[in-house]
Amino acid sequence: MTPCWPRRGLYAITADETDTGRLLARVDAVLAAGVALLQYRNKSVDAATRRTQAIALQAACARHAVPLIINDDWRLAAEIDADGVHLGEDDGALAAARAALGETAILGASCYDSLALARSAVDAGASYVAFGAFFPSPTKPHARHATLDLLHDSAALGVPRVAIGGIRPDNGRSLVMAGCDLLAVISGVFDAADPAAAVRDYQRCFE
Ligand SMILES: Cc1ncc(COP(=O)(O)OP(=O)(O)O)c(N)n1
Ligand SMILES: Cc1ncsc1CCOP(=O)(O)O
Ligand SMILES: [Mg+2]
Repeated sequence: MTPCWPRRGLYAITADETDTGRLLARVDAVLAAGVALLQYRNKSVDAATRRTQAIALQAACARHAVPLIINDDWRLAAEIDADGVHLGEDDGALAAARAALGETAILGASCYDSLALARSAVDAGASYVAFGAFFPSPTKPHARHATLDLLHDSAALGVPRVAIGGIRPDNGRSLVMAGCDLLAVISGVFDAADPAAAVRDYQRCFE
């Protein structure tokens, strides 16, 4: 059963990590500090390790009642009965994911810098849409760039809007003020010396 998810707050996304013990320890600290959603994203390991790590994170998320979203792979999400999946333009159709995961699953869609993509994603059943990158991203330096105007212009979409890309505690508030509901962050949380303290810093963007 998908836990009810807060439509506002920090959306933590895991950094590439081969050491499952280290990944779990850091995720546990992040979950305890309080995030709205956790996405498992790992481009650096093989499919078997991804499955093992996803299952381990699922147990941790369940303990903290935080929904677990799987990046890229709706088949893995369906296989382990995760709470949802996040799909980009090369990750398959939202409709196929919805059919496999069911009505209550959380389906996220990357919409980059495009309001048209966001409208199509909502029509196809997306639970939230994500725009970005808003700032230069150390994790994805060549990501497409989105501007604050997009947040102003997308207010009537009817689903939560996520901002991603180079978000720091000192620039996140500008995105929230422009209308975004969730701040999605990788390096600012998972590359921090103290990920729980970093989560608390981001939470101030919503005050
Ligand atoms: C919340 C959120 N927003 C955007 C993305 C990026 O998805 P995608 O464009 O498929 O790129 P990769 O993450 O697969 O490199 C995301 N994962 N999460
Ligand atoms: C996956 C993704 N899509 C656009 S930017 C980005 C990476 C975000 O990571 P960071 O928070 O480290 O900039
Ligand atoms: Mg993807």
